[in-house]
Amino acid sequence: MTQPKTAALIVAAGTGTRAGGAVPKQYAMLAGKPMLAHSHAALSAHPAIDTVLVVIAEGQHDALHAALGPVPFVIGGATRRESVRNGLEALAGHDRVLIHDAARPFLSAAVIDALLAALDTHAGAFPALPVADTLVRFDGAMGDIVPREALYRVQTPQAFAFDAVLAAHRAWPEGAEATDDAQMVRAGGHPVTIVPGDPMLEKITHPADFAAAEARHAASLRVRTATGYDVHRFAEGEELWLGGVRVPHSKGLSGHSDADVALHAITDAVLGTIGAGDIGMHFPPSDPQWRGAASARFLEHAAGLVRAEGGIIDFIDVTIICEAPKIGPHRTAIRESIAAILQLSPAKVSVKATTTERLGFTGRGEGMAAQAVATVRIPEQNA
Ligand SMILES: Nc1ccn([C@@H]2O[C@H](COP(=O)(O)OP(=O)(O)OP(=O)(O)O)[C@@H](O)[C@H]2O)c(=O)n1
Ligand SMILES: C[C@](O)(CO)[C@H](O)COP(=O)(O)O
Repeated sequence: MTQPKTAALIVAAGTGTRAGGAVPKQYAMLAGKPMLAHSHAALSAHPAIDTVLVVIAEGQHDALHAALGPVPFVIGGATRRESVRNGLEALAGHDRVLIHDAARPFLSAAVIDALLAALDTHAGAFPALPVADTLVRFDGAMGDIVPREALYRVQTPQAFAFDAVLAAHRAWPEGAEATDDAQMVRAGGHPVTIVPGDPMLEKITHPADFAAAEARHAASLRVRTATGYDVHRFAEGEELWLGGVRVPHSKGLSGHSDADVALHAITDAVLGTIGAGDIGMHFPPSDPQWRGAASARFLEHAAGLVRAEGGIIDFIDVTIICEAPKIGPHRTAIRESIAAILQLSPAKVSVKATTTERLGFTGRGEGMAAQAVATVRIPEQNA
């Protein structure tokens, strides 16, 4: 059986008036990256999703590019409904679509899985949270209590059979508004169901919601640590690079790249925190493009992978193992260099050195070794 072709549509064409701020809220920084980048990463990483399309407003191209780089987009309309319609029209040929608010940044793979599973039996599904408070009518004076038993708060993404939601949008009377797409699909006569909502998916609407979202995000992070180890052989006529710093010495280290043993150990430790294999997997020694490469590039790549998972690098500890040269005079420069590569404060990097008391290959001066420990915090769904 062929897999259904699945698209994700992120609506990001609003002005974010209620949230205020210098830029529309979906481009404001949240938990280390523009708000839109969080849900875009979650949807792009999901194995069942083939296409991710963003709907932006006229004039938001630069903000989109700064947030996500070159990604497919279309221009939205004056209302959320019009923005969704424009996106759907551009996605013809898909079987299923998830429609998501950029204003709900923290989307888990579990919610996406539940929505796609619900589409096996329904034309539409959305995450919803039960109402926890007493509900009352108030119109200047207290009115009746509203029974809350069957009331839910509606979230996104909303998942649909593609033809059903496109037909619902095309049939919707111009001028009539609908706050979400599920009500339109239901009005088209299709069964729509709910899956368990997620407090992490709360919508950012008002200025205070940013601080609440930051706190939810911080509380959801889990600590991961991993180690890295590397060895390179000394060779005459090579430069010695340690932690991205050129260290004067009678010999350098040989290797396919610049043989920066410290950065290689740190790169492996950082990759290890997200189970992303090792440096050789990402930059194979058999590939000529890495010959003589500056190892900062490898570490930047590893750090980018952690950030793409919503992770934060908390601390790096590296020990350089050699008889000579003395690392002490270069320690500060190496620490600052590693911190700059990782975009961290130097206080989050520790550089240590030891000899092996003239024992072993490092003791005989045949080569150098480095070992590193990386500590990161990553979102619970990836932990
Ligand atoms: N014309 C519009 C209006 C809204 N949206 C998107 O729809 C989602 C939900 O809308 P809301 O949170 O109300 O955002 P804004 O319309 O931007 O907020 P405000 O009403 O405060 O201006 C957001 O991701 C928003 O960018 C959209 O794509 N096109
Ligand atoms: C679609 C939605 O997120 C469901 O709760 C919500 O209705 C969109 O926000 P708006 O303020 O109604 O535009």
